[in-house]
Amino acid sequence: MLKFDKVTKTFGANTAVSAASFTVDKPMMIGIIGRSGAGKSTLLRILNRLSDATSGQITFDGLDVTALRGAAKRSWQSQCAMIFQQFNLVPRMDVVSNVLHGTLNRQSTLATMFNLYPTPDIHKAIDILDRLGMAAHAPKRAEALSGGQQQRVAIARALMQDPRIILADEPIASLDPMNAQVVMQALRDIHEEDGRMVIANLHTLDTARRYCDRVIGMRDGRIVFDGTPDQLTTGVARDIYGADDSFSESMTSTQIEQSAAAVAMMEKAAAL
Ligand SMILES: Nc1ncnc2c1ncn2[C@@H]1O[C@H](COP(=O)(O)OP(=O)(O)OP(=O)(O)O)[C@@H](O)[C@H]1O
Repeated sequence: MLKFDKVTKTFGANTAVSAASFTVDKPMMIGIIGRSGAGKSTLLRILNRLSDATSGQITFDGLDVTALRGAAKRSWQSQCAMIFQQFNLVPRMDVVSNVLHGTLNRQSTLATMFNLYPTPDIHKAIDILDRLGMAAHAPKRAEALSGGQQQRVAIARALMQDPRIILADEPIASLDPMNAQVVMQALRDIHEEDGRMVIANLHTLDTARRYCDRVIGMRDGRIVFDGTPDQLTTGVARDIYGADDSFSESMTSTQIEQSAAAVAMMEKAAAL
């Protein structure tokens, strides 16, 4: 399905991604972990074609992603939607318009300027927001929402494109543990219910273990681990992070307490 074949990206003398190879045979949820500067963001950006590989090839269902140009490249970018740590919403615009922005590549400039979206698209946007527990916020300005709510709007905007793959670059790095859990569960649900592939760069090991089917560990641009959460032992994690014996998983972890109170708060937040 998805194949990375010796993908390399250099910036001058610096190799951000070094001969990365892996294959994904079916839609799954993949976490990419590694210390800051390991090459995680660059890997996602090359897949989405926000950045061009220096060498190597990426294919998806036989399509040579690395060779796409013009309209074919734009079409791929909507098949491969990306969400970011900072949400990248238009703060003063209402939630539903932000979500409808996900259809930008299908709208004329004039229609976009005047927020003239087809009624079926508006219904679709509301349905997607509803699925993410956000329909009641549709008329509010994006800037009035909490970080976790904004990230769910960003996910809704990505879903408007009906993507095959969702790429999430540190999607929970700016969120408190409770909101982090809501957002990760939303991504997991999207994978399980829609069969979409989700690839997320994650700072915390416990999040990767808890939500992902497969974990890829990067160090200095190279893939140094590729396996299941069970195979990700503390020793392996220590290698990925280049840490010594004093390494403790809590260094990369924001353990989310699954207390009844936290779950109740989460459900309340989703209902608001
Ligand atoms: N546009 C760029 N120009 C020059 N160097 C870059 C550029 N983007 C990334 N790099 C370098 O490539 C390397 C990998 O960066 P990247 O952002 O992919 O790492 P990362 O694992 O995502 O880190 P973080 O967790 O801090 O986001 C780093 O050394 C970084 O400085």
